[in-house]
Amino acid sequence: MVEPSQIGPSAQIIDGKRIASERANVLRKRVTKFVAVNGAPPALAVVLVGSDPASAIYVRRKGEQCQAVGIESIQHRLPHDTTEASLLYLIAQLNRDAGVHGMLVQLPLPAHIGADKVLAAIDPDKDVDGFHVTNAGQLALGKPRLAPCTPLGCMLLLRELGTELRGKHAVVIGRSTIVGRPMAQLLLIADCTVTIAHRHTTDLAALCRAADIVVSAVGIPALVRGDWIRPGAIVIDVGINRVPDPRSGTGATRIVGDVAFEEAVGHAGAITPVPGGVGPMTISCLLENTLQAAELIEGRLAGTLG
Ligand SMILES: NC(=O)C1=CN([C@@H]2O[C@H](COP(=O)(O)OP(=O)(O)OC[C@H]3O[C@@H](n4cnc5c(N)ncnc54)[C@H](OP(=O)(O)O)[C@@H]3O)[C@@H](O)[C@H]2O)C=CC1
Ligand SMILES: Nc1nc(=O)c2c([nH]1)NC[C@@H]1CN(c3ccc(C(=O)N[C@@H](CCC(=O)O)C(=O)O)cc3)C=[N+]21
Repeated sequence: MVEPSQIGPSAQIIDGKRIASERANVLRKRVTKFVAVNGAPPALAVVLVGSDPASAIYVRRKGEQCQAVGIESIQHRLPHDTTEASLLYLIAQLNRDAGVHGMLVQLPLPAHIGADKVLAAIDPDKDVDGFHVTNAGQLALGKPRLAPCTPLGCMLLLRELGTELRGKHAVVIGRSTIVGRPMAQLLLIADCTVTIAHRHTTDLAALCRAADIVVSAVGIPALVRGDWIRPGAIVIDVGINRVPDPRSGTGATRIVGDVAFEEAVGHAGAITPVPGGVGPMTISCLLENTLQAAELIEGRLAGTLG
C-alpha cells in the first residue's frame, strides 16, 4: 500500500493548542487592565443542567481556562430534573446581576427543557455563546456583535495561516445554528464564496473536491476522505467523535474528528488535528467574548454614571 506521505507533500498541521495558549497570554494582560480600570474582574456564569459526562468535562475546562487568564468563573450545576421555569428564573437573576458579564447554558439540555426558550431568555449583551436570536441576526446581517465561539475560533485559525480568504471557495459541511450556519456567515463576511452542505446534499465528495477550504462540522468519524481534498486545500475539522481506541485493547476510547486525518494529511496544504485544533480555540474565543461583553457593559455603566 502507498502511504499518503508518499503520494504527496504532507500538510502543515495547524496547532490550535499553541495558538490558544499564545492568545491566553495576550488576554491575561487585557484582563489585568480591565481589573485596574473597573476594580473587579470580568465574570462568566456557566450553567450546567444534568450530569452528562462530556458536558461536565467541558464546563470544568472552561472554569480552569477562565482562572488561567484572571476571569472569574461562576458555575451553576443544576439537577437533571430541573424545571424549565426554574432555569428561566436563574437566567433572569443572572441577567440582573451587575457582577455577571457573560453567561452560557451548556448544551444539550435535557429533553423536557426547551432550548430555544432558554437561549431567548439570555440578555443578548451577556450572550457570550452568540446563540441569541439578536446576535444570530446581527451576524446574518453581516454586522456581528457576539458571534459563536467555535466558528470564531475557526476563523482565527484561517487568519493564522496568513492566506488570502477573499474569493476562495469554502465548503461548510453541517448547518447547525451553533457551528455550520454561523461558520458560513463568517466566511461570507471574509468574502469567501460559500457552499453549505448537509444531510440531503448530493455528491458531497465532488463538492469538497472543488473547495479551497473545507470546514466539517457533522459528528461522523472519517466522513471526509483524503481524496475529497484538493491538493493544497485547507481543512478545518470541527467534529469531536469518541471512538474505541484499537491501540488500547482495554475498551478505552479516543477522540477523532470528521476527517480521515491520515489520508487527508497527504492531500491538504494545511489541516487541523483533533484533538488540539478547533477545540482549544473554542474556549479561547469564549474567554475573549466574555472580556468583550464585560468591556461593553462596564463602558456603558461608566458612560451613564460619568
Ligand atoms: N471543536 C469544537 O469546539 C466543537 C465541536 N463540535 C462538534 O462538531 C460536530 C457538529 O456539531 P453540531 O453542529 O452541534 O452538530 P449537529 O448534530 O447539530 O449538526 C450536524 C450537521 O451535520 C449534518 N449532517 C449529518 N449527516 C451528514 C452527512 N452524512 N453529510 C453531510 N452533512 C451531514 C446535519 O445535517 P441536517 O441539518 O440536514 O440534519 C447537521 O446540519 C459534532 O461532532 C460536535 O461534537 C461542536 C461544537 C464545538
Ligand atoms: N452552550 C454551549 N456552548 C458551547 O460552546 C458548547 C456547548 N454548549 N456544548 C458542547 C459543545 C462542544 N464544545 C467544545 C468545546 C471545547 C472542546 C475542546 O476543548 N476540545 C479539545 C479537547 C478534546 C477532549 O479531549 O475532550 C480538543 O479538541 O483538543 C470541544 C468541544 C463546546 N460546545
